[in-house]
Amino acid sequence: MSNTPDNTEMSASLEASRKYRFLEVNNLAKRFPAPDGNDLTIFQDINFGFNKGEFVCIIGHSGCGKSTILNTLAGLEQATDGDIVMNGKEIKGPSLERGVVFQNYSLLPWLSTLHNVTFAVRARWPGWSKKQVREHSERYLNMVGLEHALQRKPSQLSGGMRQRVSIARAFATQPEMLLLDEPFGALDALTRGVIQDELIKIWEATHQTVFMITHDVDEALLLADRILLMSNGPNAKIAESVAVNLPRPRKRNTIFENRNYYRIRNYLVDFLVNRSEEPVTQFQTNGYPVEVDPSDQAMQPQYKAVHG
Ligand SMILES: Nc1ncnc2c1ncn2[C@@H]1O[C@H](COP(=O)(O)OP(=O)(O)OP(=O)(O)O)[C@@H](O)[C@H]1O
Repeated sequence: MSNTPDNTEMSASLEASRKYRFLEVNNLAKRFPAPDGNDLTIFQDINFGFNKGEFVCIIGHSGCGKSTILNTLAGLEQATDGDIVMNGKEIKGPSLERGVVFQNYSLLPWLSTLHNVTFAVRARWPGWSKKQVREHSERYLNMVGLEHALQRKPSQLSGGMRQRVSIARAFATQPEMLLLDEPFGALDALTRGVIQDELIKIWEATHQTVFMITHDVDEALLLADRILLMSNGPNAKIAESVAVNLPRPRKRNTIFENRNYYRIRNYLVDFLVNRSEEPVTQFQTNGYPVEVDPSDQAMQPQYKAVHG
């Protein structure tokens, strides 16, 4: 009998080497035509995954391709190479199983706060009664503190309130995965803090799987279980997957008291300032980015050995 594994054995061993079961991004690449007629590779060899219920943030410099990855996860863009598999099915287009919140709110301007949410809830569960749809929608709007503004149109809401409606709508439809593209990017720091707290509250109540783009290291530390670090483009890659081992519930005004907070924060800032331009070479044998835990003391010498 030959020692060479057959296809079934090979795919079984590949399957076993993969860690994530809910969603897997495999060898994703995106190229756009460049003005000189050649193709420009925005990112390539992108491999990562999510476990169900994880909150994952992605950080990287402007233009490395974060939104393009998020849009591909949403099914709004096609990758040039690679595939994304969620619950064993390849993502080929948009679906109600994946909800998206963009920076610019995307509300329907002619509908009230309540109807912007009921509209989506009705589409998700067409068999529900009017009363069911309304009660469900109001529950989520209450979670983001909008019970007093149900009848107002988007033009009568502040930027922060509009973003709360978008967040309530996205969570209310209970998609398998929520994709948040810098949802607080346009908000002032105070409003941003309040809505971050509301996002934590709504996530702790629902434990939905969330993938979020942010440029704000402190925001990522407050929200994420894991942070993906993306190297600079073109030819960007996911360089590392950083564990955020800070206990929950996390509060903005006390999180920094944890002794690991600054360890992880410094590690992230060091990546963005000093290391994001370095070529990414350290992939694990299964193709996933190296997983690091900056709060682990034992990791520090190893980190020094690698990065000097
Ligand atoms: N349709 C397109 N045609 C050509 N180039 C594009 C297109 N869409 C995006 N790009 C380029 O792809 C790169 C990645 O864009 P993307 O918006 O995904 O980056 P990003 O990391 O989300 O940036 P930011 O943090 O500034 O939002 C950019 O250089 C952008 O100019």
